[in-house]
Amino acid sequence: MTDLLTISGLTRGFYGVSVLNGVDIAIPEGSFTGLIGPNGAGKSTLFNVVSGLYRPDGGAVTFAGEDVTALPPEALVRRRLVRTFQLARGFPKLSVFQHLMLYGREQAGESLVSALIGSHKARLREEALAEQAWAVIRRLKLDGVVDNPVVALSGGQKKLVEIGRALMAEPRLILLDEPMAGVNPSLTEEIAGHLVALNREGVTICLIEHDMGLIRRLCDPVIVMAEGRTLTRGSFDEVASDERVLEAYLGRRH
Ligand SMILES: Nc1ncnc2c1ncn2[C@@H]1O[C@H](COP(=O)(O)OP(=O)(O)OP(=O)(O)O)[C@@H](O)[C@H]1O
Repeated sequence: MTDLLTISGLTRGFYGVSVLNGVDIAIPEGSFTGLIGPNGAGKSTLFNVVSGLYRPDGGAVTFAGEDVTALPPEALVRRRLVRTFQLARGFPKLSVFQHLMLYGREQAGESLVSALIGSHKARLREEALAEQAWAVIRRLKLDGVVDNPVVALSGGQKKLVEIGRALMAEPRLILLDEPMAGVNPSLTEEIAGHLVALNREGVTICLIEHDMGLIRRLCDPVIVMAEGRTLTRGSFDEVASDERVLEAYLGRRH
C-alpha cells in the first residue's frame, strides 16, 4: 500500500510549551488507521495542524504526493482531506439539510456570484448539491430529522451530521476525532458500520478513539502517540503487547 498522508518531524507548541515534538506518521492509502495514546498526547492537536486549523512550527505534511504543509482548511477540503470534530461544529440553527448543503464541494466562491445573478449554471449546481445532500442523508439514515435544527438533535445524531458534513466533501481521507464518544452502544455500532462501509468503498480513515475494543475491531495499523511523539505502530495486538505503550498509559517515563 502506498502512503496517502505522510507527516514528518511535525512540531507545534502553545505559549512556549511544546505539544507536538516531531511527529512522524504515515497513513497507507485505503487503510483504517487507529490513532491512540493517553490524554494530552497531542492527537487532536495533530489533527488540528494536519487539517490546517493550526499552523505547524516545523515539519511537513504530504497528501497524495503533494506538499500541503500549512495550507488552510478550505484548500485541504478541496483536495478531499477532511476532519471531524469531537463536538459538532458549524451553524447549529440551520437544519440538517441546510447544514449539509453548506459543506458541499466548491460551494463557496464559484457559486456565490453566479447564485446572485441566478444563472442556469448556479441552479444546476444547487440541484446537484441537494442530490448529494440527500444521498448523504439517506446513507446515514437522517431522513427523519432532515428539517430539524442541528442544535435540537441528540448527541448521537449530531455525531452523524458531523460525519455527513465530512462526506459532503467526497473525502479521500477522513480524520475522525472520537466520532463515537458519548454515544449509546447501538448508535456506536451504527456509526462503526458506516465507517467500515466507507473504508470498503476506498475512503482512507484515521480514527482517534479511546475505546480499545473498537480500535481492536476496526483498525489496522494502530499508531500510538505519547508526549507529542509517535511511540510505536503495528497491529493492535503488537502495540497492545508493547511495554512502552503500557508505560505511557500508566504515566511512567519511557
Ligand atoms: N489551543 C491550545 N492552547 C493551549 N494549549 C493547547 C491548545 N490545544 C491543545 N493544547 C494542549 O496540548 C496538549 C495536547 O492536547 P490534545 O488535545 O492534542 O491531546 P489529545 O491526545 O487529543 O488528548 P485527549 O485524548 O484527551 O483528547 C494538552 O496539554 C492541551 O492542553
